[in-house]
Amino acid sequence: MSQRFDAVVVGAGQAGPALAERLGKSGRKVAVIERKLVGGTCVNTGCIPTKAMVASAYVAQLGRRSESYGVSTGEVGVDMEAIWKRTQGISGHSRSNVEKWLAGMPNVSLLRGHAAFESSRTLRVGDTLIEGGEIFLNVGGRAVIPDFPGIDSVPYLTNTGILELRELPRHLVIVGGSYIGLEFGQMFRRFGAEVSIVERSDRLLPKEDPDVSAAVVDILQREGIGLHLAAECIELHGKAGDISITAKCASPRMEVHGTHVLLAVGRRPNTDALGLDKAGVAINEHGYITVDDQCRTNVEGIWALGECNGRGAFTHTAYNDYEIVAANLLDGEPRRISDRILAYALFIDPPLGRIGLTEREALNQGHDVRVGVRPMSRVGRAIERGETQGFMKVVVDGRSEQLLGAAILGVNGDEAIHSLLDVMYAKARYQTVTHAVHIHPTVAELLPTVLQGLGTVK
Ligand SMILES: Cc1cc2nc3c(=O)[nH]c(=O)nc-3n(C[C@H](O)[C@H](O)[C@H](O)COP(=O)(O)OP(=O)(O)OC[C@H]3O[C@@H](n4cnc5c(N)ncnc54)[C@H](O)[C@@H]3O)c2cc1C
Ligand SMILES: NC(=O)c1ccc[n+]([C@@H]2O[C@H](COP(=O)([O-])OP(=O)(O)OC[C@H]3O[C@@H](n4cnc5c(N)ncnc54)[C@H](O)[C@@H]3O)[C@@H](O)[C@H]2O)c1
Repeated sequence: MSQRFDAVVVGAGQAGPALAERLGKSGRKVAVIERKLVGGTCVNTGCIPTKAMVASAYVAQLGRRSESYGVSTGEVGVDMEAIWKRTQGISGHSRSNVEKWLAGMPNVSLLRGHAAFESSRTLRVGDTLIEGGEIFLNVGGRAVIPDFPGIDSVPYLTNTGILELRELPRHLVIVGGSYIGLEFGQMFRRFGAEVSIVERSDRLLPKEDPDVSAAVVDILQREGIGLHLAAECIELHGKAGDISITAKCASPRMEVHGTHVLLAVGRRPNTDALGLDKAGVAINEHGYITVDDQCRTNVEGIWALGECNGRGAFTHTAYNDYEIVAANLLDGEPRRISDRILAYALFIDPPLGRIGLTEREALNQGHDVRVGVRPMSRVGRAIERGETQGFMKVVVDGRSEQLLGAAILGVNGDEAIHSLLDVMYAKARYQTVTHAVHIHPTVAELLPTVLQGLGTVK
């Protein structure tokens, strides 16, 4: 059997549904093909379930600290089954909203199954051939499974499997000390598990500035999380409930025993079983689909959006890819990926809000770097909240007087950072912020002060 559509969207993740709606409204007959759960990673196994669990972990931690606020809660108990149910409820609600949204879109049909190219205009889904005038790939990614010795015999978790745990692991060992590793690590520690993080680099969050990494280490160590850095040549040994992880090339040789292992060493794109060679669509050496500044692949009539194009690894960047494609194709507005400023948050507690360049990147790029820093222990709002860990740091170019980047590791840092991000988008001078009057008492009210104290960096 074969069916013809004006437009075919493969993957109902963060870009696909919104794009399908716009295409359908333009009068095109549209197919959305999804092989698993609509909503993709973010809704089902990523942002939404993890942030729901981070919220439970925050409450547990606050309960333990309650007496310091003059409040008695009694001993804190954590019910993993109840946390699982709450998390599944939030994630499931979000998924069903996307399902209803898709079902109500004019001219859009949702087809279930794995899609793979047969030619540059044809995809196979089971026994059906789907022909598309325009094809939009939003296939996302999945966890990297490294080829560690022992990986085939020792049971391990990824971000997917760990969400299914209904009992607390006694000792969770996490390989990878970046976004996924740190968010899960802190949350399981707060649930009551022993947690060890094993990271190949000599510091956590190796892409951040060293002062950010050091402050994050301090936050995690105070909560009793074990850190094993510079862990090279990892091997897994043992069986379910009794696992050891060794880093043979670490000096001295490192070994840590646990009951469960989470692999959090990065993501890879879902492009390997997509038949891209049959369509002639080019990929890079890591399997990401090569696109131009407006998400077009090398094959006319085929676009790639979201994580699979390697130009962003976040929900907001995937959604922005949809906005870029829709603007160019449907609105005659030449929006571009390169107009986007890097922005993300790490949702440990306190969170890290990050935008633009790090201090190190700014120096490497030859900017006349000026930096303003303030510890959260000197931020009124943080003191009143009893949450004074971390610091804020803003990086400015002394010649253009524009903001280059910022990091706010501290309470509300994930929100406060946006006031700087918007000034960067406006391409305004940093004095826009120093002259602004911010609300008291907030974290953002100190940003003008930080910028008034800019210093030169060698
Ligand atoms: C644990 C975790 C936490 C995260 N937290 C955050 C966060 O807090 N903030 C943030 O911004 N980002 C976060 N992310 C990243 C974010 O989830 C992803 O960047 C985002 O979901 C990518 O969206 P996407 O649309 O590109 O792909 P996806 O959401 O992965 O969607 C791709 C869809 O395509 C489908 N598909 C794939 N291949 C085919 C095929 N051949 N045929 C049919 N269907 C196919 C998949 O089933 C999937 O539904 C997190 C990720 C993880 C793993
Ligand atoms: N808050 C958020 O926005 C959020 C949260 C979770 C995940 N995510 C997304 O998920 C993606 C993947 O996250 P991630 O943390 O898995 O990957 P990552 O690429 O950010 O970090 C992987 C970490 O594992 C380490 N590593 C790699 N190989 C290793 C090895 N052999 N042994 C030990 N350590 C090793 C790396 O040095 C690095 O620190 C991110 O890029 C991000 O886009 C985002």
